Amino acid sequence: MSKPITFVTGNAKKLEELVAILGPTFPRTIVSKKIDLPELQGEIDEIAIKKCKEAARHVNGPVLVEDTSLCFNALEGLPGPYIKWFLEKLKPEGLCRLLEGWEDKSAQAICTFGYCEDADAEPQLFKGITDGDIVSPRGPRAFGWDPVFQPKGYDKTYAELPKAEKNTISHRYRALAQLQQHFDKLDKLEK
Ligand SMILES: O=P(O)(O)OP(=O)(O)OP(=O)(O)OC[C@H]1O[C@@H](n2cnc3c(O)ncnc32)[C@H](O)[C@@H]1O
Ligand SMILES: [Mg+2]
Repeated sequence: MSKPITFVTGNAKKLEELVAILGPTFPRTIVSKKIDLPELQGEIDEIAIKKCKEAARHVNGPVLVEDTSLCFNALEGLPGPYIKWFLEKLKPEGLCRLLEGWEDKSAQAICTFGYCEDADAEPQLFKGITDGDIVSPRGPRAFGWDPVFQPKGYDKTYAELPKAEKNTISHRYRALAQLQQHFDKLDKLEK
């Protein structure tokens, strides 16, 4: 029997989506631990690796973390991993206004999970990207920048889409599909 995996996050919405997306068939037990890990700087992968190592120092056993970026193509990928602070200060309206002078409103939502077996192991990354456009805020303000992100091919923002639909196209869904594949493979090998 494998040890449970501890998902370390300070964000209850991320946890809620992870549970809904993975469903009951995921081959490992996932428990959660609320820790506000440091908001690190650097490139996306580097942040996820450091965040995972930091989380592993708090947990005895396998650990999972996730870092989310919102990258505006006109701004060479910014705010990227710093979206949390941009959102906090500018609110959804301000995020949309950032692109006022630009014709290109396209953006990528990027979710990077980091997993490591213990504090000595090198973290493995699982990434998911969803392309979309930054629009004037529409829909409920329940989760972060959902009201300004309209996925490509949709006329609704993440916030306007039913939760179950967001969870079949989102950056988080795509990253978790990679994670799921990895653990399904391990599970088969162990049997
Ligand atoms: O403890 P952690 O897991 O780091 O949780 P966090 O809230 O600090 O999250 P991040 O550091 O990854 O920063 C990402 C920001 O983007 C927001 N966010 C993450 N996923 C989102 C999603 O699917 N839709 C909308 N906003 C999202 C989140 O609320 C943060 O403001
Ligand atoms: Mg964070």
